[in-house]
Amino acid sequence: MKIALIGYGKMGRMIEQIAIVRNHEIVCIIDVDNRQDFDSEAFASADVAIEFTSPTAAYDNYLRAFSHNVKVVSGSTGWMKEHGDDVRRMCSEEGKTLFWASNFSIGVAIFSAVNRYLAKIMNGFIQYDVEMEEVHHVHKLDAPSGTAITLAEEIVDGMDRKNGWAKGTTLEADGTTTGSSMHDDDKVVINSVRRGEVPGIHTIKYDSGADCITITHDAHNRSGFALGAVLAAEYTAEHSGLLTISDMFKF
Ligand SMILES: NC(=O)C1=CN([C@@H]2O[C@H](COP(=O)(O)OP(=O)(O)OC[C@H]3O[C@@H](n4cnc5c(N)ncnc54)[C@H](OP(=O)(O)O)[C@@H]3O)[C@@H](O)[C@H]2O)C=CC1
Ligand SMILES: O=C(O)C1=N[C@H](C(=O)O)C[C@H](O)C1
Repeated sequence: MKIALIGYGKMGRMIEQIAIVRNHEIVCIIDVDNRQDFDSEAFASADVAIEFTSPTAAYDNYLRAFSHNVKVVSGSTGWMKEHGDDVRRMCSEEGKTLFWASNFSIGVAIFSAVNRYLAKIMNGFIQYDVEMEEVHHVHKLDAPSGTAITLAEEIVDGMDRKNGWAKGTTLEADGTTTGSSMHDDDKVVINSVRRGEVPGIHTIKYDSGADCITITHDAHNRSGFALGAVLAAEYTAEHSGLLTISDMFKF
């Protein structure tokens, strides 16, 4: 398969290595300083573009790829609130294809299944309250993480006493804390920590007066995200519309 890369940072470079091992051809690499290559023949020849850039760049990159009829797989986070409705419309009504996931790793797909199951159990046990913590490297631009938001939305779907999520505190690398820990009881609070080069840790904690139950996903490195993105590109070459991880991994 012919793959174009949009964004050639930590993820773009790792995806390139895995794609080559899986016998794909990288036909075009677009980064900040060669965006004119969106209009190249090489880009238009791609079966799928894999996009990992930033919260502010992602949406425009989708538009550029769609204008050349190139399908997109994207893991960029932090753009959904502003552009989610537009992207859903383009995929459902205008024939565009985007595979988006806040987290491409099989480990997080499994963790998400456990999360959904646990939330349904906890719906019957009102003595437990739930909160979440995500820990990421200091370069991360968005908080809370996209994965934490997805996991919180799953909890809201499963628990009648929660109707949304709220951004809690962020502990920065320099030790300062921003945000507030005071939120309505009907919100799933997500606290963030920015520390060193942590690839990504997500912890969900159910606490009662008697005890505490926690589940954690701890990424050792970015290889799981990158492999998942290449598998998603293989899936996307054969499918259309707005796609996500639950379309690809069914359990
Ligand atoms: N869904 C998932 O599984 C995962 C999602 N992510 C998300 O993916 C995104 C990227 O992560 P990561 O690779 O670690 O970040 P990096 O900062 O390492 O890489 C991003 C790259 O995109 C480039 N870039 C920025 N703006 C543009 C633009 N307008 N056009 C083309 N290239 C651009 C950057 O260039 P420059 O450095 O010059 O600005 C940089 O090379 C983040 O939003 C992150 O949250 C990350 C890991 C897993
Ligand atoms: O920025 C990152 O690094 C990551 N971003 C994604 C997110 O926001 O959830 C996925 C992963 O946690 C790494």
